[in-house]
Amino acid sequence: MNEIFTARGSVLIAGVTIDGSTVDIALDETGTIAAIGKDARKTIDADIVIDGSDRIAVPGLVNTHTHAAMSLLRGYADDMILQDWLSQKIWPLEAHLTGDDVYAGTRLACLEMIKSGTVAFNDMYFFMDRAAAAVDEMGMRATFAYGFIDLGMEEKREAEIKATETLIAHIKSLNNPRIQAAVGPHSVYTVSPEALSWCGDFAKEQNIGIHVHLSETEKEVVDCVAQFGKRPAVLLDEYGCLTPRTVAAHCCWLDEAECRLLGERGVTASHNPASNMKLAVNRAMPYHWLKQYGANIALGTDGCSSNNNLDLMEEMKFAALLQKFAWNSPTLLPANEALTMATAAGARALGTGPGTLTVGAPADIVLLDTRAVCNTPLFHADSNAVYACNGSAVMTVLCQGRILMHEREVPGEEEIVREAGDAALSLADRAEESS
Ligand SMILES: O=c1[nH]cnc2c1ncn2[C@@H]1O[C@H](CO)[C@@H](O)[C@H]1O
Ligand SMILES: [Zn+2]
Repeated sequence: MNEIFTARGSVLIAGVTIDGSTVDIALDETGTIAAIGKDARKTIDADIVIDGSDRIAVPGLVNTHTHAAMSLLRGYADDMILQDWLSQKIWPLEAHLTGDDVYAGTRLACLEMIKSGTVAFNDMYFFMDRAAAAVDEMGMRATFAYGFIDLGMEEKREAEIKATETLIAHIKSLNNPRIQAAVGPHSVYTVSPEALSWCGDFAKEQNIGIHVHLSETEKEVVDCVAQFGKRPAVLLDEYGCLTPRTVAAHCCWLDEAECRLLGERGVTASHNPASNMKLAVNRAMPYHWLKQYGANIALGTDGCSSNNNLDLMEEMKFAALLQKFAWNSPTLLPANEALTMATAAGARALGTGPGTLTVGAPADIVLLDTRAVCNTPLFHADSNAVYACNGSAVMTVLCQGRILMHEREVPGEEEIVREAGDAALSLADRAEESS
């Protein structure tokens, strides 16, 4: 293993390109950006020096909606409609999940995210204490929500409340600034109004965020209106689930008034274009309305069984293309806005800092290869990052100043891949035996 992974102290990224100019980035021992500029190297006596020549520095990417351990379900069931896919394939398999599976799957997901430039993610799943252990080891940041699903059953609601309380107490006890908790009501079609109300109250009481699926399909909206006489975003708002720390995933079928509501409440809309296209939800998130009304608009991959990878570099391109195509506007969602969604907007959503390369910001930094084919020629770095490159252009990744990948090497990669592959096969076997 390269000794750069075990070294500790201040870091100098020497002679790296930011916005077309060559600068140094100096990081202090706490993993904060201490100086950026032509002579930043003079401000510290660096313990670790990273050669920044042939590299562009961008802020670390933030994935605002995923189910990390679903990496184990990659390719398990494709090409189905959402309700069938969940009820016939995904949920029966998930019934056999163990904490060890989630640990192995989350490590695989972290590896994949690190290799494509992601430093932080918003996770909703089960056995989240084990997911948190995986993230702690891998050195990333994450916010964990237990996926609360009561299906209107009182007994189940009690169990889900317990599971949520237990997870949040556990995450708080870790006292790890990289690891946060959120309340995770799955959606308006899987969580009863009583439970939504509890989730809103509990998030407020605990002073934490909310992570929810919102208006993914037309059926969700139609059923919600039929059952409750109001649209999903209005229902969530009534139960206190729309806050400045709420991340609402998908938001495909929001109407204009709901977009205004999200803007007024300061909610983050997490756009997941690859998942939406794959599951053919048949409407793209109304980016223009959400932008007009001031919602925070970020980016997510969704889980690996509806994407089927966690490459946020690719997702930026999907977002820019889907928006243009769906709303018939080639000027909608330009490259620089896609990058902002994947960085600053994501960081704001999860509270992980400004998501920019600025003095005082956490040193969450990604170095892209300027010599890669996708960066040749290099007329506009943002354009290449969004439209030409994918995660394979990412060479080095730092999170809070710690080097998670260098020259595409991540410590322990082989073992992580082997263990996750074994866990996935064994999970599928167990599900097969019981069916
Ligand atoms: O696109 C999706 N829409 C709705 N539910 C999903 C999607 N992807 C994954 N899950 C499901 O959400 C729960 C997370 O706690 C899991 O059951 C997962 O399979
Ligand atoms: Zn999801």
